[in-house]
Amino acid sequence: MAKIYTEKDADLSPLLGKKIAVLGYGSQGRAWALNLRDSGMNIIVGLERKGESWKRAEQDGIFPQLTEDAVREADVIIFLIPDMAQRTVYLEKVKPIMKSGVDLVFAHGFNIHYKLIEPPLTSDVYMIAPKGPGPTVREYYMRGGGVPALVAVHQDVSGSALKKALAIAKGIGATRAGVIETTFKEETETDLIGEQTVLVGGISELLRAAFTNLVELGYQPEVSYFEAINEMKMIVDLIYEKGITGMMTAVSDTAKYGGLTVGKKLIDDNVKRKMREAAQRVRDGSFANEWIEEYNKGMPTMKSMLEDLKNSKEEQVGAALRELALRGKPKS
Ligand SMILES: NC(=O)c1ccc[n+]([C@@H]2O[C@H](COP(=O)([O-])OP(=O)(O)OC[C@H]3O[C@@H](n4cnc5c(N)ncnc54)[C@H](O)[C@@H]3O)[C@@H](O)[C@H]2O)c1
Ligand SMILES: CC(C)(O)[C@@H](O)C(=O)O
Ligand SMILES: [Mg+2]
Ligand SMILES: [Mg+2]
Repeated sequence: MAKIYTEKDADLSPLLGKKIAVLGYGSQGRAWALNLRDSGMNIIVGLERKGESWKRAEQDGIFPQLTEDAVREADVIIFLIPDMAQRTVYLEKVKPIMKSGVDLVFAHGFNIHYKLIEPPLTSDVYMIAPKGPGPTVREYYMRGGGVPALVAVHQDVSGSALKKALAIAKGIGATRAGVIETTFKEETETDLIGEQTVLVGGISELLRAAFTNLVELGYQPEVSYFEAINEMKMIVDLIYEKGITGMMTAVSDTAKYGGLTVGKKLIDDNVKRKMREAAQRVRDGSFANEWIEEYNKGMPTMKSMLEDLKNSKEEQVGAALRELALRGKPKS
């Protein structure tokens, strides 16, 4: 049974009074900075330049500093900039400037697991990896809840790395939802496999294929969008609240029978074999190497695929329907 920590297991005190530098003010950076601040922790935000993130932080009442200035003062440094940017920032703006014995903290294990960052042996190195998108980390915290997370310790010089990781987990609201102890290896591999095969990759392409199938059969695109894409939120909300069996109780017997039998035919051994291949490429480092190479070329494949997605029929129909769909959305 996994070790799961909740509110009663965590305490802010190991980090109270410590200067915590949050590097980055994007998806997770904004959520962590605001949640940690609202939990009473002493945070500073470090950014590369006075761009969009800088403005956004100021609008939130946070006065950022340049990365090197934030790093100079920090007892704890949290990397909340894109995975591919972390190595350069670490080598150029963190390592030469940071105090000896500073804690290095991550929200995902990529750079440590694939050895892009090799931290000094004098630092505690630990991770709190939220199992949800950054804006949701902020939204759930504001509502009194939290997004669950994983914690892992890579180096424990002080002997209290886990306690400090749990303090941050509590500060961002994760212990309200449950925090599971893991390793950098397990977090990195499961996170990448999950986002590729289901959360980001699998689900998007399943929805798009279902939409295209309906449109090609001659059904109205708007009807196809509601059926294949828009309703997914309501089905996933039911799964989130009540499990897959609970969701089944909310749909008709006709949907249950058709879904159970046809679903198995669609997600067959061939799909499972391809999921296993994707997992293997994460586990043997081929995906990491491919992504590093793509990033170093300026991300041409990712940019062109995002452009194709943006221009797709389903996205255009969705945008046109969004206003209408939002009108039906509950206010809170
Ligand atoms: N996005 C998520 O919901 C999510 C969930 C779990 C874990 N994580 C992890 O959290 C970390 C941060 O991811 P994110 O998606 O929040 O990042 P992001 O893409 O939202 O980060 C944007 C921030 O990084 C800064 N930035 C962008 N490029 C930079 C560069 N080259 N050098 C320095 N700063 C740069 C931007 O100014 C901005 O403040 C990653 O390790 C990621 O794997 C993200
Ligand atoms: C939000 C996700 C997909 O779970 C995260 O892992 C990410 O990389 O953004
Ligand atoms: Mg991820
Ligand atoms: Mg994830």
